[in-house]
Amino acid sequence: MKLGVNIDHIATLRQARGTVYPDPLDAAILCARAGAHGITAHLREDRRHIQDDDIYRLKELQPLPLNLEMANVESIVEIALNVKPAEVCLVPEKRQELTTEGGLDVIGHFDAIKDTVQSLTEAGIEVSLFVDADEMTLAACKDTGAPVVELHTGAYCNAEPNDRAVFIEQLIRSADYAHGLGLKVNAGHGINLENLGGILCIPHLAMLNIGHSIVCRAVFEGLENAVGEMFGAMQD
Ligand SMILES: CC(=O)[C@@H](O)[C@H](O)COP(=O)(O)O
Ligand SMILES: NCC(=O)COP(=O)(O)O
Repeated sequence: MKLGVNIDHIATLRQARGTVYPDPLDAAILCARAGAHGITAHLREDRRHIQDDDIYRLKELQPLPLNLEMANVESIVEIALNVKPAEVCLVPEKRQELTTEGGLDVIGHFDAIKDTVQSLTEAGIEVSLFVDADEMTLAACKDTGAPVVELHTGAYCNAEPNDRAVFIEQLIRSADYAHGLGLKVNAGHGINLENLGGILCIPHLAMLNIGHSIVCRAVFEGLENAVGEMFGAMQD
């Protein structure tokens, strides 16, 4: 199983004071040195952390394959078509949210998502849909033509340890179902060293995208160590 590191919150530190440091690009280089397989960066409409320039520089420098997380909005789709990252992950966005709260409403926005999947795919970009663990939604993902889904693990990760069983069972069922549809299955959101054990019970996972907890550990241990620690724990 591969590890993708989400470097959004390196940029959160930078945006807190409007300085030029810490630079997400330096973080990406350190993640590459630590053995990560990819970089995820979420270009939100409100630009609260990752900026357009970060995306262009990450693509130009290419320390690792770039997974551009983004809402399905025209202005951001245009940037994606311009940058041509290795992967795009379509995520929902709400202005007032603290972080991504739920999965993409693929059924409710099917035609718009299918159109964007087609245009990004034609540009040579691998498209992933960030969705809740729900079989009807996963079937709709398949019908959009997207080859990848990323299961939203937030409900499991944010639950009290004693309440997690129902969520992990749902994730296991969904991963099995998505794999059966021929979809590549990733997972992410809220994963940390404490809750990783349950995530490792999910079958068919190609990649975990982990950011906030790694960046938090990096504050005390350094980013290379935090990435290496997480990747090591994923092998257990
Ligand atoms: C989609 C996902 O679960 C995370 O990458 C999320 O995008 C983090 O978003 P913020 O960086 O805005 O907290
Ligand atoms: N898509 C999940 C991701 O990129 C990282 O989410 P988090 O670990 O920052 O919650």
